[in-house]
Amino acid sequence: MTRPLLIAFDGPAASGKGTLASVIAADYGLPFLDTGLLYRAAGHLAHVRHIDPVLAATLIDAETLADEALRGRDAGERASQVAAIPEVRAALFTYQQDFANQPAGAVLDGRDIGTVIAPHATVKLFVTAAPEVRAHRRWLQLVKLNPDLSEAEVLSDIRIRDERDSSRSSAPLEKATDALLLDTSDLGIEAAIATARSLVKSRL
Ligand SMILES: Nc1ncnc2c1ncn2[C@@H]1O[C@H](COP(=O)(O)OP(=O)(O)OP(=O)(O)O)[C@@H](O)[C@H]1O
Ligand SMILES: Nc1ccn([C@@H]2O[C@H](COP(=O)(O)O)[C@@H](O)[C@H]2O)c(=O)n1
Repeated sequence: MTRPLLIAFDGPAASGKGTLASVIAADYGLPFLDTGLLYRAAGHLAHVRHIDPVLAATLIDAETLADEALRGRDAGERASQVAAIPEVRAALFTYQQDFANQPAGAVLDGRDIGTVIAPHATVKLFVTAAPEVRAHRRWLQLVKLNPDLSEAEVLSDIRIRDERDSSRSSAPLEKATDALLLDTSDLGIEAAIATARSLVKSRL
């Protein structure tokens, strides 16, 4: 019997992995999970309810995940802080693994999908881009909500988050040895999608 198609996208903030993952999910008719949203929700809930982040991770539901505040700059920073706590990762593990292993197959994007959540994935892509390029993309998104935000501030956030995500002891951001590398620094969205499509095809 053939195994369900499972595709893992990992990479640093604003590299474009979510954009690519959602397109590939639509191409193959697969359910898609943005796992970063879970960490954003845990960090945000812990902050607004003044509760332990581990408890917050157990309280995430559809309503929490729909909160627009999760898209903001503070939510990204808080997510990265709580994501370094092994007990928070453990609290979110089963939900992600169940999503990955559903009979319909799945696409997930995050930091540890190819290494920890779905090391058995059919295809793994590690999507990256230069920090300055990622900062520009993220700034274009965030400046709509906060016109005073400078690109330099976003670049500083990105560098701090990269360092924290890559150096934590539990499930750090790293390329799985069998992941295909996709650097989108010099690729517009359409070119990045075309490259992702051909990389996925090459592994099927
Ligand atoms: N190749 C690209 N060229 C230009 N802009 C891009 C490209 N890929 C994505 N973007 C834009 O950059 C922004 C960030 O992309 P996206 O949300 O896919 O990144 P991400 O890696 O999933 O980020 P995060 O980890 O923070 O969720 C979006 O506004 C998206 O439209
Ligand atoms: N699988 C994952 C996904 C995310 N994180 C942490 O959450 C932060 C926010 O993620 P975004 O993808 O929404 O930017 C990120 O910086 C990571 O710290 C994670 O650890 N594992």
